[in-house]
Amino acid sequence: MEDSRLETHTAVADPTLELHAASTEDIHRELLRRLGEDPARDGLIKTPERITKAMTYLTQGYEQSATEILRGALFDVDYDEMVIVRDIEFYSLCEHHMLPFFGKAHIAYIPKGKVIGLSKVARLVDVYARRLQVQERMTREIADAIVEAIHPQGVAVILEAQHLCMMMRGVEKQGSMTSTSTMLGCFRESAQTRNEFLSLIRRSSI
Ligand SMILES: Nc1nc2c(ncn2[C@@H]2O[C@H](COP(=O)(O)OP(=O)(O)OP(=O)(O)O)[C@@H](O)[C@H]2O)c(=O)[nH]1
Ligand SMILES: [Zn+2]
Repeated sequence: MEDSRLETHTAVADPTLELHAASTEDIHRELLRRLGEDPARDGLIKTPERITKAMTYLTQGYEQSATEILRGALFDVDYDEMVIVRDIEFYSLCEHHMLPFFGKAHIAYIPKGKVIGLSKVARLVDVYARRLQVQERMTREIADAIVEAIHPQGVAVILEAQHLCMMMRGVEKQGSMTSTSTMLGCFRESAQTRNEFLSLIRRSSI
């Protein structure tokens, strides 16, 4: 059945001018109206403000710089074995539907003189998760940021996620899990290094 609630109601000569004049809360209030709700009813009065706050939080990555976050915690350490931080949970929004996709990131690198503060590896995931994303790009961006920061011998990033746009709408598949990976340097060149990483992240616990 066709649902026309969110179709454009009035033709505006220059919609961007009109939107600039409105506050973000006004836009959310109008959205509620077009969905068929009464934005003035008790439970919804503060909702436009809440949506603004929630969306600002969920997209805070646009205000953050991976370079700056990593710069604060790079250490010269004589260690050239694999460093793995696995099971880093993340929540992102798909850029097609602005619905959440969420899951875990597993990150490894082999240093070449410098290591990264461990918490910063997790923060790096959030810098890119807290934006409108596709999983493949987010995977690549995390790997590239590590290369840029410490020029290691190699970097591997695997993201495993469930997409609500495939679960609660659209194709409605509840069990599917999407895995994406970026392998750079020695992880790309050496099957043995790659396999070591894969077997270490598959171990269920320490
Ligand atoms: N590759 C990739 N695709 C994604 C990601 N997130 C969402 N998508 C897909 O983006 C596609 C958008 O396809 P469209 O046909 O334009 O959108 P749609 O009509 O809403 O598609 P359905 O979800 O099949 O109903 C869908 O296949 C989504 O599953 C992602 O992170 N990576
Ligand atoms: Zn989507």
